[in-house]
Amino acid sequence: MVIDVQNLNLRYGDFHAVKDLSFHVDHGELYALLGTNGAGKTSTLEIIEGHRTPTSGTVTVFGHSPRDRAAVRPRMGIMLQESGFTPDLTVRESVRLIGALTRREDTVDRVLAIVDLTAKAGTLVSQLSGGEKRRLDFATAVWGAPELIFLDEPTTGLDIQSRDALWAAVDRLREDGSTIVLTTHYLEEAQQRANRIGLMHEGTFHREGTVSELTRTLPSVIRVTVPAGTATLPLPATALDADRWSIETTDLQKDLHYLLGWAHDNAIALRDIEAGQTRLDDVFRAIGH
Ligand SMILES: Nc1ncnc2c1ncn2[C@@H]1O[C@H](COP(=O)(O)OP(=O)(O)OP(=O)(O)O)[C@@H](O)[C@H]1O
Repeated sequence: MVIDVQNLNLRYGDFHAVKDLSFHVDHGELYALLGTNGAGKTSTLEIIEGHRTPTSGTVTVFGHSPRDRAAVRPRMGIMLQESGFTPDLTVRESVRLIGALTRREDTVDRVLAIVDLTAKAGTLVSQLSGGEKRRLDFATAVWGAPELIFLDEPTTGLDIQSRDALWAAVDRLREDGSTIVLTTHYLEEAQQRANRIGLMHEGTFHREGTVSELTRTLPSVIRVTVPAGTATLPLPATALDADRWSIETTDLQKDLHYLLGWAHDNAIALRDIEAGQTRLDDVFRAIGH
């Protein structure tokens, strides 16, 4: 086990931001901490990273307290939402500085190549684009291939090519054995890559488990657009707009077959048919209902 969190509580004055939270992250896992705004994700991560002291509860990282920086810090790489690099250093100088701080072995050229900033090595940080800055932030997670990597909304502001490149680099780190803790508001990224997800809401887990554990308790959904003037559908449906309907089903294959048969028999041309398992976005939408 790499991270173990037991009955974690954090209060900011009267406000109870993290409520009795328990979870663990195993070696080699990609664990995604997801949630609504203000759910307590950043607060939880700050405690695990050793930046904040909990009100109560225990947290261990590699079996040590996160406050034991000498034992823990050299083994972790943290990509924050805002790294705050000095604007008047060059990219090369910034990466060298990252390296000196981590105390891990690596070379500036290797890291620049992975984060795709070789061509910008001599550019001042203040002159980088938003996406380039984000890739420079990523260098902190790459330098020396740390055993434990925190990625806090890593792809925000990245174009699709940079996003793919970042995930390819993360995949290589995982092949080399790194454990990853991810936060993101891009649910598809989590759905595709996470081994397990902790879905936070108001300081505690709304749900926790694998993607299929999170989604299988909710019904599947069929969405169709019908020709204007179609009187009724043969299954209970909710109107999405004038001619578009959503049908929830616990037996997708049977109900889809029934719906298509009905359309055929009545010569009704259904359009934009979508049918599938519940996605993570639907689990999110169900929060609080
Ligand atoms: N220093 C602080 N003092 C008081 N309240 C705080 C402090 N930091 C965070 N909070 C509150 O604690 C709650 C949890 O904040 P946190 O940043 O951990 O949420 P989050 O899940 O990371 O949210 P988001 O997805 O919006 O980034 C929020 O309601 C926030 O307003």
